[in-house]
Amino acid sequence: MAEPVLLASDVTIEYPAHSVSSAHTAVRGVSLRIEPGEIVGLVGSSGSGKSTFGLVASGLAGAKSRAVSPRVTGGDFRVLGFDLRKGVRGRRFNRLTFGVGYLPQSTGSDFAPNLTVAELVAEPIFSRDKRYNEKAASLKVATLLDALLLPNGTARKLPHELSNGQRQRVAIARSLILDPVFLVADEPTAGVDVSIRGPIIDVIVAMQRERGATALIVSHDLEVLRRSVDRIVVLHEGVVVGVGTIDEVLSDPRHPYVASLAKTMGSPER
Ligand SMILES: Nc1ncnc2c1ncn2[C@@H]1O[C@H](COP(=O)(O)OP(=O)(O)OP(=O)(O)O)[C@@H](O)[C@H]1O
Repeated sequence: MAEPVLLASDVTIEYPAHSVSSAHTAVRGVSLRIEPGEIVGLVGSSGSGKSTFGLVASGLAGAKSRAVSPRVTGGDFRVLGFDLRKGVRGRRFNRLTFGVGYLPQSTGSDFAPNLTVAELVAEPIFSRDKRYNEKAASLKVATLLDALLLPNGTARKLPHELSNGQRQRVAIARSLILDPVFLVADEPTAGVDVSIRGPIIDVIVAMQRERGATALIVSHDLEVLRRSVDRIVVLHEGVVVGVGTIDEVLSDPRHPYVASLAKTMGSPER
């Protein structure tokens, strides 16, 4: 059997104490196995630990630019075979982050204001390989922007010339440009018009599936995940309260939070 892309066994994740805040445990006793090629949705209410889990799963939690990084303090957490509890540094860190694409929440608002969309999307390619063929990069960028339903001419625009939803789609393109083996997308359709949320998730999923790649899609909105994920994991106050296909989870609402989800979603599709 192939090695899982993500293997979490009884994982606890903590934010260390900082300035006036005491230490905070955001995720407790989470066990999860994601196989190659699986598309998994991570669902839960605000503050349930979804973003924390996603950030740690991306391997970027310890990256220097973050003031307060969540840390794996219990259990065993491996992504692409790398031991995240022990920490991944140097060349191994580069290998891990080459394999994992990470789309943080509301990332479109942090773009460098003076770079065009084409430059922003291609940046991850050139920051790894300065001599990468420019034509090939432009073609890749154009294909992605088109797939994400962005209008012609978007590539030449600056971020401030786009709507929030368009910027978010540019961020999605950027997270996919290196063909990640494992994509962690945190609320990828935040700010995107309701009418195209489903299609945008479909594009992300189709791109990963085409390559037999894997994804963990964080969303508080089960409806947008409904048609495209293989399984969901439901978090509530840092604990897993449901796991399985959407129908399996909703038809067995033992936990009150899952019961409330089932209510808002209506009866499972058969
Ligand atoms: N930098 C931080 N320092 C301390 N605690 C934090 C920090 N960031 C998040 N938390 C806490 O960790 C818990 C989980 O937060 P997290 O952002 O992972 O939840 P979430 O499910 O993604 O919520 P949302 O849907 O609102 O983004 C919350 O109680 C939150 O207050």
